[in-house]
Amino acid sequence: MHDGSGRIVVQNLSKQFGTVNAVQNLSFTVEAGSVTGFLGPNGAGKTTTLRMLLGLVTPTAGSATINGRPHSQLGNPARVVGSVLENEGFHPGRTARNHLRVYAAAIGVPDARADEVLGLVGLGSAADRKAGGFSLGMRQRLALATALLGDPQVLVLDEPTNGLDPEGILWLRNFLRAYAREQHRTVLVSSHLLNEVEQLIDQVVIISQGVTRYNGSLDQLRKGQQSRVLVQPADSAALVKALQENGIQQVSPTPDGRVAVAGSSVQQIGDLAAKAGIAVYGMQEEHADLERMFFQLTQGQFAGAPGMPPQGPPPGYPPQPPYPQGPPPPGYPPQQQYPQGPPSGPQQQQYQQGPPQGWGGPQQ
Ligand SMILES: Nc1ncnc2c1ncn2[C@@H]1O[C@H](COP(=O)(O)OP(=O)(O)OP(=O)(O)O)[C@@H](O)[C@H]1O
Repeated sequence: MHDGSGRIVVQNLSKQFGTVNAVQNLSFTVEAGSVTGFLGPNGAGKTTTLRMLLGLVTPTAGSATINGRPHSQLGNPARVVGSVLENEGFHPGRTARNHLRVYAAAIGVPDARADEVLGLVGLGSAADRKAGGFSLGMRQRLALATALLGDPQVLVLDEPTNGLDPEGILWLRNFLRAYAREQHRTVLVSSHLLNEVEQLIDQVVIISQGVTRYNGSLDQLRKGQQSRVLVQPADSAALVKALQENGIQQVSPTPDGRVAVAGSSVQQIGDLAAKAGIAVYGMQEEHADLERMFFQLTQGQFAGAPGMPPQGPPPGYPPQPPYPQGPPPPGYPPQQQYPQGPPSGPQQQQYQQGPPQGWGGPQQ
């Protein structure tokens, strides 16, 4: 049987579709107890990886396991892993409750579970409505309810924030965090935009061109952000030379005639410029944001692709060092109840501009 850890292990995983290398020798581990973002630009191989993890695509090489087992050896997999993949359809004429009962019967859970999961995702009052009349957000909630039917230890969600309004994202964040942290379960969410899932996740695996670029905590990634100073000198070539002669190596001229310097303070640069007799007309300190880091880590995904803009690192930002994997998992605390339905209270108010849409709950 499986080991019950909730751990996802992807090891030397590759998938080739004809001449396309969708995933190349990808390795990473996801632990229980936190929400992990699985990030990479369009075409990076995220969906293909998730489909291999869920037993829907056969790897060309390597393995993807949950609880130490490939999907095909999980016994009743719906009890171990629930998933929401893109473009999952519902029978438009079937009510939410009936849709869930069909799936409940297929995985051997009692009918009553359909109403339980509808309550968990805040769709209790829409149980008798037909899925064909649901908003995008309600369909997302119904898909999540379907994934929760087997009370799985692991949740895998492909691009869950697609088309969501801020209120829906807030609801999803509270739900997934409680699910992962309070019940020590594993939640893996994919996205091609870091800022879309930044609020949801604690850990992050970043891939590009089918290869892992970063695997660790979001906090650690934030700490790795470097600031740089943009200097406007009278003679940029002379300044670059003077700085380099004084041991400052992360220096590069920018296309607009300035010099970008990383890893040095405004004062240090000013002193060295004065010593070298180079006039400086201005200096500006810039802090790299998380999104810029993401682009740096995933640069080159579309290098050479027709019609795509180049995605190099911003001038003056050094290449990233390799990052360590996250810490080992903590123990396996007792399970608690996770929140039922959308949050209420002042925290939610700031997001409410006009009538709720998307994940904001059933629309009557
Ligand atoms: N069934 C398939 N047959 C042929 N090529 C495929 C197939 N599935 C995926 N690919 C290719 O594999 C590469 C990775 O695709 P994948 O959908 O896994 O990327 P992704 O990171 O999920 O992208 P997105 O963010 O756009 O969803 C792409 O070049 C895609 O065209």
